Amino acid sequence: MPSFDTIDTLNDDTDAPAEKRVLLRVDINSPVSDGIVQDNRRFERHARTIQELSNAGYHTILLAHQGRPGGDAFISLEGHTAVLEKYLDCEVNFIDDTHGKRVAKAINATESGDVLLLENTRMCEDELPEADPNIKANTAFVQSLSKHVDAYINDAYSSAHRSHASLVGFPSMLPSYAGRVMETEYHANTAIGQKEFDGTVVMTLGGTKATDVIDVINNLAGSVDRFLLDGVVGELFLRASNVPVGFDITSETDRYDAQWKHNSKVIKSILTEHSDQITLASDLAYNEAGERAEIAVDSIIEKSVSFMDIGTTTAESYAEVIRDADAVFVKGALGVFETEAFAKGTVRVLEAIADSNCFSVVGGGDTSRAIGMYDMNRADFDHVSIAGGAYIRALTGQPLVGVEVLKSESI
Ligand SMILES: Nc1ncnc2c1ncn2[C@@H]1O[C@H](COP(=O)(O)OP(=O)(O)OP(=O)(O)O)[C@@H](O)[C@H]1O
Ligand SMILES: O=C(O)[C@H](O)COP(=O)(O)O
Repeated sequence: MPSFDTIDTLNDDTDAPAEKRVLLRVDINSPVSDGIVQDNRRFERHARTIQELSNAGYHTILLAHQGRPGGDAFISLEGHTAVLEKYLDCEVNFIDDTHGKRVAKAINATESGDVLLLENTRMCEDELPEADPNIKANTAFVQSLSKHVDAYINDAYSSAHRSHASLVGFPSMLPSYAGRVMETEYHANTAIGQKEFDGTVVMTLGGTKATDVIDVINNLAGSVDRFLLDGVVGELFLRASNVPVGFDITSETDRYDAQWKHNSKVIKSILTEHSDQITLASDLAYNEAGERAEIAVDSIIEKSVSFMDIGTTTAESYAEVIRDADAVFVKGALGVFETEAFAKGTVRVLEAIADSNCFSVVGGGDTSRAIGMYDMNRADFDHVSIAGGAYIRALTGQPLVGVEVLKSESI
């Protein structure tokens, strides 16, 4: 399988970094509150790549997007400079445009070690919509920026599923490399299909998106020994086993029913085909007058409450499976962990992973947050992904166009 060149190759290829300008695509797309960007792990992770390049003497020109046009999070990147600087030993300069004469002048004025952030790429009309990499390479944005830099580095693994100009246009124009975040995320998130594990490989699957989980099971049933399920999705699997759960009785927009309608047949066939690999909850937790209450699945005889977490017995049995595993992959939360009373299942499973010597990858934008929220130590996991959509695509075996163009230009 062809791979991509990395910053190590860039360093080998480069005689005088202090004279070289590199275009670095990062993904610092983050939550925005009252128009202000909020710090999150993406800043800290990409800052390490930026610092490495700056320390080596490169002039680093940063490209990134924020939000989607029309959305509240679609803001300028000017405020992102201060957040990045929290993690860097150098200043981050900013210019409020993506290409053109002013940008060229600003890039040409940079000195060795400087970092310059360009405006939100999605404010440039050439960035969107998705199109073939060759079409994106021919845009004014890519053509003009390419003239003022010596190399392109893509560090934005978490956006690599998007065929946007800043992600796929440059590799055919410039020597191109994968950044450190791209490298780490790619190898960890594809490890499940590529690494050899001696013992049991376990995957916990939860969250709210049934189609994601179905695609993951279909893609990875040959590599994963045990799938431990819950969350909204796990309840739909219980419903397919004729347990009266997997309904949202408190809400008018029933997300369970819509997903059930589309997926019930395939869930039933997956349960039949992979019954020896799939484990469902044996007890569940719910809200009773503001308190956590639990019930054994066997005792649920009618649709009466909305379930919010796995019960204690399930949490302990999942923890035991994890204790004996050689590798554990996490996708989606096992309960509504944002509410402390219903965090037990998600936290117990993460703690069991942290306590064991297994190889572990925790992914999913939402689920990864539980580690910080409940004071667990990221260092106890081999990899905590900062990717959402790209992570699920990797688990479902779909290629990421931003990675593919890096690979093909490296051959
Ligand atoms: N029983 C449940 N009822 C309702 N919500 C649940 C339940 N169990 C888990 N969740 C919710 O699932 C969410 C995480 O699921 P999601 O499908 O978004 O997965 P993710 O992989 O972490 O994130 P993303 O796909 O957005 O990167 C959590 O916010 C949690 O509150
Ligand atoms: O947060 C993400 O998943 C990436 O930044 C991609 O953003 P998008 O879903 O708006 O393309």
